[in-house]
Amino acid sequence: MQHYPKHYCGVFGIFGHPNAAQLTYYGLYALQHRGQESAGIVTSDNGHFNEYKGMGLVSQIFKGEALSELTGNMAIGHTRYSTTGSSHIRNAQPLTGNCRLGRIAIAHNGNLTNAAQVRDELEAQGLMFQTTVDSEIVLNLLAQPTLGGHDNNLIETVRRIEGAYSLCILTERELIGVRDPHGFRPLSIGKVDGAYVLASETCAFDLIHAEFIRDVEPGEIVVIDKNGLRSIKAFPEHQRRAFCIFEYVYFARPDSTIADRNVYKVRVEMGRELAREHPVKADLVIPVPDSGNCAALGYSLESGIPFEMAFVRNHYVGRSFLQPSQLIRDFDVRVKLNLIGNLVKGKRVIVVDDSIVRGTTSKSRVNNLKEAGAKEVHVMVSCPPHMNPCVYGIDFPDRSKLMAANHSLEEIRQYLNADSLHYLSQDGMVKATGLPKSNFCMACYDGNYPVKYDSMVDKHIMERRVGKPHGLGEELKKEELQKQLL
Ligand SMILES: O=P(O)(O)OC[C@H]1O[C@H](OP(=O)(O)OP(=O)(O)O)[C@H](O)[C@@H]1O
Ligand SMILES: NC(=O)CC[C@H](N)C(=O)O
Ligand code: SF4
Repeated sequence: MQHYPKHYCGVFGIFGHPNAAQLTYYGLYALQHRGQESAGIVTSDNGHFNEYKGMGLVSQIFKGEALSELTGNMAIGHTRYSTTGSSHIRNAQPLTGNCRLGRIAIAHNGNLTNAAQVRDELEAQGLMFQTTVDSEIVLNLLAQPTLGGHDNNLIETVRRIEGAYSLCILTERELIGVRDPHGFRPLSIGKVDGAYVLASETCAFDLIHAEFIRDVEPGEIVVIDKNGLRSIKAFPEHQRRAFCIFEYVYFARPDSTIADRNVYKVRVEMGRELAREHPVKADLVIPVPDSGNCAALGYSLESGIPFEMAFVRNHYVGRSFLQPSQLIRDFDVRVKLNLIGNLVKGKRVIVVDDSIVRGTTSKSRVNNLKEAGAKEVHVMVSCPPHMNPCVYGIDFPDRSKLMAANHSLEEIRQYLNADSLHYLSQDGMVKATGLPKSNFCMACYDGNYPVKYDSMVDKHIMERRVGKPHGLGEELKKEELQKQLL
């Protein structure tokens, strides 16, 4: 009964602002939905680095004096959900190092598919690693001597790594933004008070009153220093675009704009498509908050069936899938939403959620509705069935735990105890974005993986390789403790 997939991280960077740490703090606040395990900020004060990292939420970590000690007008920050390397303070980002270039810090969103292999190669050369995170290989690659100077160093580094990466890198004099050549993860450029800002999502710009300039292009490196911003094309040959379509479905905040498409509008359109593909006679459309809200609105607008917010959310529970423990996720599902029973009593109800992964949430919601006396419950899902795991930064369960990969539509309907069950089609999902299918990664739906990966590699590969599962051991101990508490 584990809840949703684990997810990716949020990255933020700012160059040339007197309140760099404070603005990074607010930026991370806006990106909290991308990772709730740990967070950190590193600033550069005339080449002197200051850093502060902790486990938990941004607001819990940066209390008291923590921010005021982060002096300097350049900063990067990170909110983490672990995908390679356990959830442990030693793996919290940004990661920092000293090398021939001086101090460097990096913040990474994504997952590197060749991390274990590159780490093997670097270790064979005698290099040491401090963490079990895939991202640390980027630090070590940047430190490698290369011919051809600074830009070449960056280019050679990104050409060695494969998979998904949106990076913010801080050196003593620069802020650098990098996006992998497929563009799996978002990364945007903004400006506030003349200072450049980088962020995973544009919602972070709104909070700090930064103006959106443009997205970092797939395969682009932007170097920001006292002379302004310059762009390096690290991959001259055109690579297949593979933006994660699941960002539009679930992950990004609805108030963000990615590739010129507002996420809210795309989700409403997904709901409209769902209504066109699967018209059902009913009295009410209700969302599973929060991720189902926009699609449910779209379904209601398209079908003309009234919309009601019958589930009320407890705001003190975050995104349930972001909890590292299975038991806590399960408990979160129960505590998170409460049904206003008399709204649905005797009614035919359409309940809309953005996705079903293991079915925990949907089953629990259908039960709530039936117990409250709903006459019929029709479950609508605003994306296609999840058939495959993700290796690009979303820790989806392996195939054996994905509901749709192991059961027919009818079996799932019966398991949920729903009167009918409908998913948005792959074409409908793409159509709702208004962008061509060739722009997207849809591997978890269609099995077409844009970058090859080793199916034997998993989140704890680095811990097993070093033989001392420092983080893993503690994660397991924590789960044990939670079991006793519940
Ligand atoms: O089939 P399952 O394994 O239960 O997973 C699917 C559910 O998990 C997510 O909600 P979550 O609570 O993580 O996020 P939200 O607060 O943004 O809705 C998602 O929106 C679905 O409701
Ligand atoms: N979710 C992410 O983007 C994680 C980044 C990196 N792979 C980590 O585990 O820290
Ligand atoms: S596999 Fe799915 S979740 Fe992973 S990057 Fe591709 S679309 Fe996104």
